[in-house]
Amino acid sequence: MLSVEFLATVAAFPRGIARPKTPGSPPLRGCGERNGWERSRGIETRKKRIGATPTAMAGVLSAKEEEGGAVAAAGGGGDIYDAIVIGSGIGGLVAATQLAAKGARVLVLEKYLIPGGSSGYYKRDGYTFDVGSSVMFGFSDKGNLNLITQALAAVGCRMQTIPDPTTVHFHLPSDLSIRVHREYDDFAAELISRFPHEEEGVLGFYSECWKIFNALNSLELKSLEEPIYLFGQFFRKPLECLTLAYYLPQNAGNIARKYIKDPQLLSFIDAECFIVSTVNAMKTPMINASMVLCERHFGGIYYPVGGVGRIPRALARGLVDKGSRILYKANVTKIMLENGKAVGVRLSDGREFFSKTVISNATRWDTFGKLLKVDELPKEEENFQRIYVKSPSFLSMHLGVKAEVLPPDTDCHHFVLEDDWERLEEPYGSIFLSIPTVLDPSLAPEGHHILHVFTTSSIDDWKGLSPKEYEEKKRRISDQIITRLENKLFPGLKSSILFEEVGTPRTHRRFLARQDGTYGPMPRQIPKGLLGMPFNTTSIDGLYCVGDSCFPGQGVIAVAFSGIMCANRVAADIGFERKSPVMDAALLRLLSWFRSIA
Ligand SMILES: NC(=O)c1ccc[n+]([C@@H]2O[C@H](COP(=O)([O-])OP(=O)(O)OC[C@H]3O[C@@H](n4cnc5c(N)ncnc54)[C@H](O)[C@@H]3O)[C@@H](O)[C@H]2O)c1
Ligand SMILES: CC(C)=CCC/C(C)=C/C=C/C(C)=C/C=C/C(C)=C/C=C/C=C(C)/C=C/C=C(C)/C=C/C=C(\C)CCC=C(C)C
Repeated sequence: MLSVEFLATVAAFPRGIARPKTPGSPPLRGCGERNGWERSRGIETRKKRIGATPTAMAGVLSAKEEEGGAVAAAGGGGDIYDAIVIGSGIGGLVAATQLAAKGARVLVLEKYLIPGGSSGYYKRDGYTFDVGSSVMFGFSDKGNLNLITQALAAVGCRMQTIPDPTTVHFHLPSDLSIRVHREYDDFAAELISRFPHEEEGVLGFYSECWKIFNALNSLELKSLEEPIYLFGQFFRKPLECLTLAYYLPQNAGNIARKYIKDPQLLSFIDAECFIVSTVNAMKTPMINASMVLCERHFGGIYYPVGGVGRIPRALARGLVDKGSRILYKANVTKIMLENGKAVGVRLSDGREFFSKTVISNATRWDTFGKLLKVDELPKEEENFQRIYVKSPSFLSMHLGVKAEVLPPDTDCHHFVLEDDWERLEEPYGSIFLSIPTVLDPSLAPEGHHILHVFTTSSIDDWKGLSPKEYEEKKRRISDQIITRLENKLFPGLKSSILFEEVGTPRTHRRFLARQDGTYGPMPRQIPKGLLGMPFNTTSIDGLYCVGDSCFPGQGVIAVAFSGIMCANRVAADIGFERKSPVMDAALLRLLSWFRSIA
């Protein structure tokens, strides 16, 4: 068994790169993670590269080497595992590590070369880029909702983090500028100063969010599909559970309208929700909105030193340290059934692995559309697809820029929608921007910053193009977005860019193995809150889903919760936790009925 331990800080500061100046949590013991290994995501590059040496390959840990360690830890192939997890996104890794921590033998199969999926990273020319967004919830030491801290701790890991003083700086129509400060009172005061006539409305809406958040934060979080846990929580915290049950079918937009009348302020609430769910407040479940709008102040947002990609790497090493196994370049093409029960998987190279349970971290569309060969889509999945569609993907631009282009005290995260609220949800309408080097300068060569710019975009927009047309379109759209940022935030931005890579929905589809590059489900119409969202069990015996197409939806902390729920249900089913078959049957039927009326 591998038990390599060293300080996370050692790996966080590659050669010749400055240390973060911002004070963060004290250096703590990392998980048996070896020195950073680097692989390109193959996202297309244009423009000049900076003159630095290409990706330093010293200390690179090859997938082969990683695999070798993992195989040794698990004692070789040919075994029947307690669980096979398809995919090593945060959802899959949390499910896997939670099970491994309970003593289960788990095999994680990842198609790509490194763990993390959309929480992965790649390195180019001295820059470390986060593949997905860099706003990290769940890293605090407080309460019950610090799910990333808890997931890491379950396998003996802890990461060094840097607190983010501003979750996001909104730049909105009519020059409305609002900073979401770390302290709730500062944020509320700023919002009220912009809408003094809506003081009561602002306080009323956010107080209702806090009521839900406090109820959530008081519970021990496990599987809502596991009756012994669920009834235990009802017994211990009846008021809090009833509060959550009451809000389960509700959306943030309706509740905001109880308190707020000003259309611009309601549009601001839409923008707050759009960040969480890529839809407006009317379509955003109130529980999810409350979780995000309050946890950012209660626990706070932290950035992991060395980049978001260190989280999955730490979890993957923790998994191996617990005696389980992870294989890379392992593309699952089939979930095998025997008498209607999932018993294992087959890879594209013909290898087969067997297990008591199979957990899919691929999206539900991929799981039931590609990996499972059944004549008819199960009713539950039909119901899911009736209520939800695939959310759009993103056009993302990773830029390396000269540091002087950013004004002093620039915030780390920005959301830009210049003139027209109507464009909030349109493709390329709103711009997300993260500058993680504001918090952790070690991610870029000295004197440079990383800008990660992304905006919603649909795969349909990128279909049927010749390679030349594809390149031209990327260049045209990225130029437009850079011009918008130059006009709104950073004059001179264009000429300060030294490095640029642009990814499209096609890039996301290819490298994340997500159908149409989607970032999860989005309700077709106004949903009944979270009621229609499937949990982890499926109608196939022994097959579970985890990740953003399961309750509670998109977001790293959301998929971490889905992983915790999934592991709890699987552990009960394979005998690592108590279970009551009679209560199980009754609860699962009840939950299925709830979903059917959603
Ligand atoms: N700050 C943020 O909020 C932030 C940042 C990054 C990501 N995210 C969120 O993370 C969520 C996604 O997390 P997730 O855990 O659901 O999934 P994921 O897409 O991140 O990971 C899925 C993994 O499964 C692998 N995979 C898929 N099909 C496979 C197959 N057939 N065989 C082997 N491997 C396969 C993929 O390669 C990928 O690594 C997104 O909704 C996004 O919102 C959020
Ligand atoms: C069962 C029955 C019937 C009843 C019962 C009752 C109860 C008890 C209930 C309970 C419930 C619960 C527990 C729930 C839970 C929930 C949760 C946890 C949730 C969570 C969520 C989360 C989320 C959604 C998150 C998200 C996030 C995100 C998405 C983020 C993102 C971010 C970004 C994108 C950033 C931006 C950027 C810039 C601006 C640059």
